Amino acid sequence: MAEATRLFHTTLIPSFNPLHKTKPYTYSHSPPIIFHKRPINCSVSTSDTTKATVTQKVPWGCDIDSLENASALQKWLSESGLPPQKMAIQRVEVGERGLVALKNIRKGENLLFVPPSLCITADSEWSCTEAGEVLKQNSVPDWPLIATYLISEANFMESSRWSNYISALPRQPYSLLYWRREELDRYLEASQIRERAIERVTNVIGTYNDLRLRIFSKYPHLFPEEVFNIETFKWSFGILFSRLVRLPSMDGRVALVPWADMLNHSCEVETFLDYDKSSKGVVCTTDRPYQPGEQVFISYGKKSNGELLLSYGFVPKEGTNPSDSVELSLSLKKSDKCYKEKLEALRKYELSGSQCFPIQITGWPMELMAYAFLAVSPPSMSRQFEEMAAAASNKNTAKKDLRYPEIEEQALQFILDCCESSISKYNRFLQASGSMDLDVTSPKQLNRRLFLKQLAVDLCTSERRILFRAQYILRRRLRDIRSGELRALSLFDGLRKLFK
Ligand SMILES: C[S@@+](CC[C@H](N)C(=O)[O-])C[C@H]1O[C@@H](n2cnc3c(N)ncnc32)[C@H](O)[C@@H]1O
Repeated sequence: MAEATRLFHTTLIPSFNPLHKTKPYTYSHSPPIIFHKRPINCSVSTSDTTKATVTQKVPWGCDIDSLENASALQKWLSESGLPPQKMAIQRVEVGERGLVALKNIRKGENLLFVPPSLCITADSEWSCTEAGEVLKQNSVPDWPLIATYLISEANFMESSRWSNYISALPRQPYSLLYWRREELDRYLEASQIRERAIERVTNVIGTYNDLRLRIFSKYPHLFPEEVFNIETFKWSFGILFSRLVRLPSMDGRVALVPWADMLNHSCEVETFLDYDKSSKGVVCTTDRPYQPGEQVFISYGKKSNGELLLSYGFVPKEGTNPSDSVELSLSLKKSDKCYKEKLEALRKYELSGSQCFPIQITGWPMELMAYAFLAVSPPSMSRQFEEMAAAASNKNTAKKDLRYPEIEEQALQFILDCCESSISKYNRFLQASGSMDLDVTSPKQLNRRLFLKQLAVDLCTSERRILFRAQYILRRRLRDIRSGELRALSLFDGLRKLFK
C-alpha cells in the first residue's frame, strides 16, 4: 500500500517533458495511409496564445454530466476482461459521474482489478501502426505520445478498440486548460495558480507546435491537420491531466486506466491506485467501508486546492483539504544596498529575486523564513548571505534551524507585509466578484462564466483563509517580540534609576 499511496500523487499532472529536450529527430518515409475522416465543426479559438490556424470543436466523448455512454463502456469492459465489480457508474453529487457501491464493501478490500490489457500506455498498439512507429522513431516522450495516440484512436472511432472508452470520456475535460486567457487574468488575478495555468497552456501549445513542426508537417498523410490540431491536443492533454495515472509498481509508467478513472477524489480518504504485481492488475485497497448506494472515492494525492483546480477543474469545500496551501511571493527590494550580492547568492542555488513559497494552515516552510532573513539582512551580515540563500533553497539537504535573533523581527514583519499585500488582492477580487459578468450576452456563456467565477471565488476564499491564519500568527509573534523588548527596556530603565 505504501507504493500505492504514491500513485495518484504525481499522476494528474506530473511534469511532462516538452519535446525540446529529446534527441534530434530522424525521419523515415512511409506510404500514405487512409484516415477515417469525419467533419469537424469550426468554432471560435479559445486561446489568444494559440498560433494554429484551425480551431475546431472536438467531436469525441460525451457531456461529463451525462451517463450517455457509461453502460456501453461497462459492457465493453466486462467483455474485455474486467472481472465482476462491486461498483457501477452512476450520477453522483460530487464529481457528476462516479463509481457507486452496489454491495457492502469492507475496509481493506481490494477493489477494481483492471488488467494491463485494458490500460492505455506508451506501448499500446496503434490502429495506425505507422503513425505509432514514426513517433517512436522520433523518441517522442510518453505524455505527448499518449496524447497523440488518444487523438489518433478517437479519429478511428468504432474501428478503434478504445471506441467505447473514448466515447465515455468528457468532451470538454474540466481543467484550467479550457479557461481563456482573459478569464484566467480576470478571475485568478490574486492567485499564483494563474501563472501555473498560463505556463501549462504555453507548454501544451509549445509541445503541439513542436510535434507539428518536426513530425506532423513531414507526414501529413499520417497526421492531417484537421485531426491533429491545437484543439484536439488541448482535449487530449486535458484528458491526461485529469486522468493519467503513474504506476509506481510498473517502474513509474504512466497509463490511462479505464474504469478506475471513473473514481472521484476525496480529501478524506487515503486510498490510491497502483499496479499489483501478484494479481497483475491495477487495484485500490479501500481505507473505509462503503454501503450500497454510497460513492466510492480515492485520493488524487496531497494536492492544494489550486493544484486540484489546475488539473481537475474543481475546488474542494473550504477547510476540508488538509493538504491545502497558498503560494506566497517574496521579493528582494531593488533599492536594497546589497541587492546584487543577495541576487548572486540566490542564483547560486537556482533561486531568483522573486520567489514563491507554499504556506499551509499549520505554518510556513523553513525555506520561506530563510529567504525573508536574506531579504532583510543588513550589509554587515553579508558573510551570511550564502548560508541564507542555501537554506532558502529546497535543494539544500543539510537542513538546520536558521536563527538570526537580531533580524527576526524585521524578517517576520517582511513576511507579514507580503501576506497583507496578498490578502488585499484577494479582498479586491472577492469584493468585485459580486458585480462581475454583466457583459455576457448568451445564457450559455453566462452559465460558463458563473461556473468559472464560482470556482475562482471558492479558490480565492480558501487561499485567503490560509493567509489570514498566517497573518494572525505573524502579528502575535511580532507582538510577543515587541512586548519582550519593551519589558527588557523598562527593566533596564528601572535599573538605571536605581543606580543614579
Ligand atoms: C479521474 S476523473 C473522475 C471521473 C469523472 N467524474 C467522470 O465523470 O469522468 C476526474 C474528474 O472528475 C471530477 N472530479 C473528481 N473528483 C471530484 C470532486 N471531489 N469534486 C468535483 N469534481 C470531481 C473532475 O471533473 C475531474 O476532472
